[in-house]
Parts: sequence; C-alpha cells; structure tokens
Amino acid sequence: MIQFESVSKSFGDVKAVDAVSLTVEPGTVCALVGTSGSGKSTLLRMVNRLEDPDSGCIRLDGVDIAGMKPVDLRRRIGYVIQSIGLFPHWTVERNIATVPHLLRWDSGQVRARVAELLELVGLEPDTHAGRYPDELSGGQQQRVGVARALAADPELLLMDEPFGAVDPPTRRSLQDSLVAIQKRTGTTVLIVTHDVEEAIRLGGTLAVMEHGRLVQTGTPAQVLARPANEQVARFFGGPLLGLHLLQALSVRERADFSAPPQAGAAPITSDATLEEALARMIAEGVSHLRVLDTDAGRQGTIALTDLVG
Ligand SMILES: Nc1ncnc2c1ncn2[C@@H]1O[C@H](COP(=O)(O)OP(=O)(O)OP(=O)(O)O)[C@@H](O)[C@H]1O
Repeated sequence: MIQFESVSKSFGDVKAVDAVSLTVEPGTVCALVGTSGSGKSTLLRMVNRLEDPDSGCIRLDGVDIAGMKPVDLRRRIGYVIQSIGLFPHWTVERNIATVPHLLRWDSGQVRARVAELLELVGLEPDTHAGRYPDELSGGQQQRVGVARALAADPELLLMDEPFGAVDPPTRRSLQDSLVAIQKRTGTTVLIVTHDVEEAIRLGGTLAVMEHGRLVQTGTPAQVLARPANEQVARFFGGPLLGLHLLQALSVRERADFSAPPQAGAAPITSDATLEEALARMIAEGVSHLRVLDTDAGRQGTIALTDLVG
C-alpha cells in the first residue's frame, strides 16, 4: 500500500504538487491523470525518492520512505518510463537481470526468472533473451522494460507514460498485457498517463490532478459519470465524454438477464465494453444483441436504449 499524506513540492515559484493526500490500496492499479504540468510525474518520482517532498509524508506499507535509503527503497519498486533506458550493450537477458544481479541471485535462478518474465510479457525466451535492444522493435523494447521492472518481484510498480512512444495497436496490446500481468502478480501499480483511453482501460482507480492538486478520485465510471468540475469534464473528452463512459462500463452492468435472449447473430460476452456493444450494433444494423455471461453461464439481451442508462 502506498499513502500520500498532504504531500507538497515546489520548484522555485512553481507549486508542482500541492497538499496531495491519496491512498493506493495493495494489489490495485491507480492511474494518475491530468493535463501537462499538473504534477503527475513529480508525485510519482517522489515515491522512489528521485525527488523529495518539501512537506508531507509518503508511506510504503505504513513506513515513511523518508527514513529509508533510496537504494533499498528502489529495490522494492519497479520503475518503467517512456524512454525505456535499456542498456544498449547488454543482451535482453542481462538487462532484465539487472536487479537480480545486484541482489546476487545465482545464475540458474536468474536464467529461470528471465525466461519466466519474457513469457509473461509475451516474448518467446529462446528467440529474444540473447538479442540486443537495437535488434528489437519499440514495442518489444517496452515489453523488456516492463520485464526488467518486474524482475525482483517488486511490491510496487511505478510507470510514467510507459507506452507513450509506441503506435496505437502496439500500445493497446501492451495495455492488455499489463492488465493480465497485474492480475497474475497482484503487484500494486501507480501509472502516469495523459491518454484518457489508457487510463480507463487500466485504471481500477483514477486520480485526477490539476495545477498540483488532486481534484478527484474514483473508478473510471464514477469519474466519467460525475466529473468534479468543468476542467475534468473537458479532460475526459468534453462533448465526447459520454463515449468514453461507454468504454468504462461493461455489458454485464446494463444487460437484461431476466427475459429470454433475442435470437440472432453471434452473442457478445458480458465482459465486453458498452462501446464494443455499440460498435457491433452499428456494424450489424441491429438494436439488440444477445449476451453471454461467461461467469454465470446465463444469457441475456442488451438493447441500444440500455446504453443510455
Ligand atoms: N526539476 C524541475 N525543475 C523545475 N521545475 C520542474 C521540475 N520538474 C517539474 N517541474 C515543474 O513542475 C510542474 C509539474 O511538472 P510534472 O512533470 O510533474 O507535470 P506532469 O503532470 O507530469 O506533466 P507532463 O504530463 O507534461 O509530463 C511543471 O510546471 C514543471 O515545469
């Protein structure tokens, strides 16, 4: 668990972070969002002591990090940034094993961990472990960056615009991988992004920043349904906010399972988003879809009017 208690940080006259209090529960994903310059990166960088607060306190699992040695603290935290920072003269295996080497793991243990992590991030170990970073695509390098951050099984993963430099399809695939990895490992993730769709896809919780202040927290559906102010509404799409809300809600939340399902084309699964349901209805020229609830093994219907809520 990570707790910010009234944390502030200024650079000269600029109050980059202004009295922020926020708790990120263990095993959850929190997406820090907000316009450029709102203080997201500064808040993140204070967690691994790349910056220190002027006032306030940050606790990791209840312990004030101000009393910890930065090097000890950083070994408990994985850090992924946009400019990946892989060492160019080291193989993928050596890059991923940076922290395990520092922790003096034996070579068999390191090799096994590297293979496991490459599998986890979707890279075939035999073909990728021996390559150098410039022999990989940008998306593959980013996957190696995530594997390296996870190498020593950190309790917390800090990510600062980790997928900002890759094309949209690769970005989506990296986001899916991150969600799957997080579910499997249970690592707490604090991620900075100014991509609204990314925040919605990843964020169990959104923490919205504005001029150094934390102005709203909540699930994507809560924040999008009731933005705290005009700026938050504008950030989440202004007139298109309703479309983003369709991305934040699943078919399960709006489908009707009480009546027999409408017959028709292939069903949509209940974990699909309302946006996907709308896209299917438009593409197929229908106003209802049959719904398959994969968890409960039941069937239902979602209608165009259900999307309005
Ligand atoms: N090392 C620094 N020296 C001086 N000013 C800084 C420094 N780091 C950040 N700032 C200032 O603090 C404010 C917050 O910056 P920060 O990078 O935290 O914002 P951000 O929300 O992450 O922005 P972006 O989305 O553009 O990365 C900005 O006004 C920035 O110019």
